[in-house]
Amino acid sequence: MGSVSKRRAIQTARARTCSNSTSFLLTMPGFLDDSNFGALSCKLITVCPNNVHLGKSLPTINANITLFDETTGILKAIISGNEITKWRTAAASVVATKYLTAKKGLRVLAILGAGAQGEIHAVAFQHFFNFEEANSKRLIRIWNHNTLKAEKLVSKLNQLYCGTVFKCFKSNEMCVKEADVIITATFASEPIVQLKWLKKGTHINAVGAGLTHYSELSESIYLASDVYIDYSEGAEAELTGLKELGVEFKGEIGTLVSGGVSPSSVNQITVFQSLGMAVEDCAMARMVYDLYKKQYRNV
Ligand SMILES: NC(=O)C1=CN([C@@H]2O[C@H](COP(=O)(O)OP(=O)(O)OC[C@H]3O[C@@H](n4cnc5c(N)ncnc54)[C@H](OP(=O)(O)O)[C@@H]3O)[C@@H](O)[C@H]2O)C=CC1
Ligand SMILES: O=C(O)C1=NCCCC1
Repeated sequence: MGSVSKRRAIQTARARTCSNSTSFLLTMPGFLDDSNFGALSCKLITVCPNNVHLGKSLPTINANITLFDETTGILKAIISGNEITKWRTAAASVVATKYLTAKKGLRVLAILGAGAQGEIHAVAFQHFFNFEEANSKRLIRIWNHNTLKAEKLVSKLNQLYCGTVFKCFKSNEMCVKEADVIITATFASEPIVQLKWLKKGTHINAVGAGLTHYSELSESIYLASDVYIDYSEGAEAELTGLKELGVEFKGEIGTLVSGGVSPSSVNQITVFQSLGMAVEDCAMARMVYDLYKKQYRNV
């Protein structure tokens, strides 16, 4: 994120190719200029929300990353990108939350969405933060529009992470009530969070992005919030609806991290509108490639 804001990373606005009314392919080229973490890569990722209805347990998001030699341009590897996409997206939300809640006490975390991103965010946030509701152990709330899916995820997480209690909520409104941090990670095309449900100073990581784009939060939330983004070029290209609404972006998270933008006041509602960055995939692909070489080829 810091490299992006210091312009040591190149990622042109990604291309979006629709294959039908709900599905699309994103082409995400990126170059990160760093001898330890840098790489030249292109992630190809399909987003097919209807896969859930095919009954074959197919992921809705499927990614592969092509990694190239920066000097010769020769293809070095094609790396499966599903796990990378999950982890790097949750990592970006962790960083945004760390910097946007630095002066706030965090008690209540609400996650809306119990799919791949909902799950990885729960895992990452229980690891990095200490959400603790009054008179309770560490607690993370989870809601999904299909409650059964949230119940299954909650039961799985409660078995895996005994230091935290995961609790299923049937109502999205009750789930976000009094929340200090909210994560939205769904394909909702209509808002699932309303401004009047939020308390002062709430921070929201808005992760979901369907074809009708960035629609999980009500317009009034965007208008009332300080909205941060991951990269300006992507935001200009993809968040046209928010721009037309009159939303001014406060800045990139990378700029906030390096002190180039002053943080919002504690009572201000903040939104990190996560688009996803090609260079995050680039850095992860390089790391995976280096580990593979070390472990299996001893180089
Ligand atoms: N910002 C970024 O970098 C990234 C963003 N994403 C976005 O994050 C979102 C989640 O992705 P992922 O977890 O991989 O996908 P999954 O298919 O694994 O999960 C999607 C979740 O959204 C729920 N959902 C589907 N339709 C609706 C609806 N109309 N209203 C409310 N909830 C709904 C699903 O519930 P059910 O299955 O019960 O219908 C499920 O819990 C997507 O929008 C995706 O595009 C993904 C990767 C990176
Ligand atoms: O950056 C990504 O990866 C994605 N962004 C939005 C849609 C799904 C994948």
